[in-house]
Amino acid sequence: MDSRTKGKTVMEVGGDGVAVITLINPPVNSLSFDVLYNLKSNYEEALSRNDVKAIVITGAKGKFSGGFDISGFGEIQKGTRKEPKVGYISIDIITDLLEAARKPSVAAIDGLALGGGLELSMACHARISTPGAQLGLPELQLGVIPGFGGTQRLPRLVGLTKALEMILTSKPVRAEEGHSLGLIDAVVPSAELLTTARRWALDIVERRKPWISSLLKTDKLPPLGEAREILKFARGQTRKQAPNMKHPLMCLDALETGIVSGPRVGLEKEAEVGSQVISLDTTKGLIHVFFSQRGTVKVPGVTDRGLMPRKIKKVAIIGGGLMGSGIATALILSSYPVILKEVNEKFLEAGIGRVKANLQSRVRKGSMSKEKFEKTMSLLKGSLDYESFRDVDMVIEAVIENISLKQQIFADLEKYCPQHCILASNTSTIDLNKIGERTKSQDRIVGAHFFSPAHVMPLLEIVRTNHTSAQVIVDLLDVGKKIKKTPVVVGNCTGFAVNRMFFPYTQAAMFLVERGADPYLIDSAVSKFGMPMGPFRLCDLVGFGVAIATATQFIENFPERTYKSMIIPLMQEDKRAGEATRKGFYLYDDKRKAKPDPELKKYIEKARSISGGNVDPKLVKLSEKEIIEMTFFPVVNEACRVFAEGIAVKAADLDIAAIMGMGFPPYRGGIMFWADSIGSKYIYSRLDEWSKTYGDFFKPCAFLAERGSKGAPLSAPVEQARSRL
Ligand SMILES: CCCCCCCCCCC[C@H](O)CC(=O)SCCNC(=O)CCNC(=O)[C@H](O)C(C)(C)COP(=O)(O)OP(=O)(O)OC[C@H]1O[C@@H](n2cnc3c(N)ncnc32)[C@H](O)[C@@H]1OP(=O)(O)O
Repeated sequence: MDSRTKGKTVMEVGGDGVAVITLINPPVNSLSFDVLYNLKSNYEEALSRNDVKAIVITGAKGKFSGGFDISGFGEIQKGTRKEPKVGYISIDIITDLLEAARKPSVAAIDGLALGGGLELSMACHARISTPGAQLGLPELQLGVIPGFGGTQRLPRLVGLTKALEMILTSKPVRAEEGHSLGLIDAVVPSAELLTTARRWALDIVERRKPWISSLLKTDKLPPLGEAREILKFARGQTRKQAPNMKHPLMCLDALETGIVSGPRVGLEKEAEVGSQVISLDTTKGLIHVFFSQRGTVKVPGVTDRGLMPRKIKKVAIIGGGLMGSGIATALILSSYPVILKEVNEKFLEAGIGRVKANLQSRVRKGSMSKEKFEKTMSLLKGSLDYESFRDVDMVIEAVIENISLKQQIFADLEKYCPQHCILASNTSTIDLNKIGERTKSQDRIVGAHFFSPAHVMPLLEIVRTNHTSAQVIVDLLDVGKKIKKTPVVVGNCTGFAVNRMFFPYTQAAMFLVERGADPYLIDSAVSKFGMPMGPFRLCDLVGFGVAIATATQFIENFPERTYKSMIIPLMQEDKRAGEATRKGFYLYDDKRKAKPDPELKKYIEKARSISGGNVDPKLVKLSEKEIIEMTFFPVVNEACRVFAEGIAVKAADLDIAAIMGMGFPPYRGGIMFWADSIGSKYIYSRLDEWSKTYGDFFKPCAFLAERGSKGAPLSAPVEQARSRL
């Protein structure tokens, strides 16, 4: 491949008169502009050659195509790539040159056909696939809409309702389902894919198989009135499920236009909407998240050293509580044999019971068979001592947040585990150097911070100290991948990255209510912003015991910027500990539905009298925008500290940590991306003003002050961070 071009196609004409065009753009044969323009040239040549009767399109190395090259959107957004004329690719090339050609085309699909890949195949006159291939239009999750005719051809091939389901959920279907839906014409083994596709193409030429243009099909479309009703319902659902996003509704407009005014007008609408969505802020955020998520496994100085992950054959977990049992579940689900250690029979039984319950819930939901349940459970063994730890490759300690207990455990582990064994702690706040103080194994001590419930939540915070070896990090990154987690590698400090960002968020909320803001309005504003729930509802869910334990660590380590509120301790004294006790900031009914509690005022007033703060009339009447700024700018401030200290190597890692660890809305691109979309100057000036009025909790850190005073982006690399990690 020419080093200046991004991907290509090659065309080979066989003696049978079939031109096979192969998409080549590793690793997923994405459709870059180079690939698309090459494809156009190949088609023009194939159509003009007398020795070509039909065309087969396929992808190199077992993958048809992962869709349009997503980096192309970034180039258009940044203005580094000139946009082609609206509709040039979808109408001029894919529809008028390919689908309307005098020679038929057949798509030979192996592995995957996603987004533009599936759209290209739908413009062909038949599709042959291998078993298990994934077929889908996942564009909405990137903030764009299916271009290349996807909004028009999919409903015509599989029906409107199924097309809406596939497009709105972004979930792919397997080839077998695609076959029963009419999306795929035949499913054949990989070895027969090309021969079948060639024969099929020639059969179309000979009229032994139908010559079908998907765009002209109408048999799967419902009558107009019914179609309008279906689309109206879809719009209602979309408004509810994605209230802050425009592009899903714009996509529905393109679908409806095609059904009401015909596919040609639909294609034009799709192209027009497709070019508009590229510049939406939500689209920029989602595309940033796509690449940032994949970038977390690239750790400078670690993953660029040619180290190969060692094989982890057996893992031990200490502590069968909520976290330990969740981690054990995640591991056995990915076929790791696990030993679960507890201090007595009763706790051990309870821990194993939790793992069992986690798996049984899958069986109940139909996502796991009974046989698979038995097989998975057989990977778990219980233990009350360390004897069985002699051949484990990794231990994950998941006991309560008590430093001396953890220190004792790590000293014991050093005695019983083999020399190569990785010694990981699931602590969420405690400094790992303290945990390993009584060992000589600092190079193999690492943090493996899971989020509850550990078998469900996607983030794994991998914490390294200055002594943790690169090999250990590479090993843990590999385990993370195998158990389907997104890892973020961070440096060692109290709270690491996620909890350090979380803390000012809840603290800001406590500060605001003590000064007169309504907690329920804060929760409502934060939910509208896109968080799964507000800070008070979250405290109830997590439980006040955990909230107080975390706060204690922060007060000890960062006293200068901690707002000490007594609201939670006062409620705790009254045996209100959150959702588990049915009383916290909210009251909970039998179905755990939350409702505001008029008694809450009493605790707030008492806390206010202890802290000595007064009700501030300005804070009583905060707008939603001001609530968001006052709760999230302190988070940005802390994220800046974490970045400047080198705890996170890339700002994008903090974006992913905020999205996956805190529930920050992905379409806002993550905490640092969002901050830069607002501008460092503004954030700095607001925090600076609040710190003068309300104290050091809001004081901008030196990094934010420096960048904010110049209006420089907060996510630009930090030199110092690179050298530290
Ligand atoms: C006037 C207006 C002009 C406009 C002109 C432009 C017109 C545009 C029309 C758009 C037409 C089309 O409808 C739009 C699309 O097709 S958008 C893309 C749709 N496809 C997807 O969303 C798929 C995204 N990818 C994935 O889901 C997965 O990557 C996967 C393909 C299932 C593979 O998963 P896995 O094996 O786990 O591997 P990774 O996710 O780690 O990916 C490996 C590397 O490949 C890169 N990648 C993947 N897909 C793409 C892609 N589509 N484009 C670019 N790069 C892609 C990924 O980043 C990884 O790279 P690194 O190894 O470097 O990290």
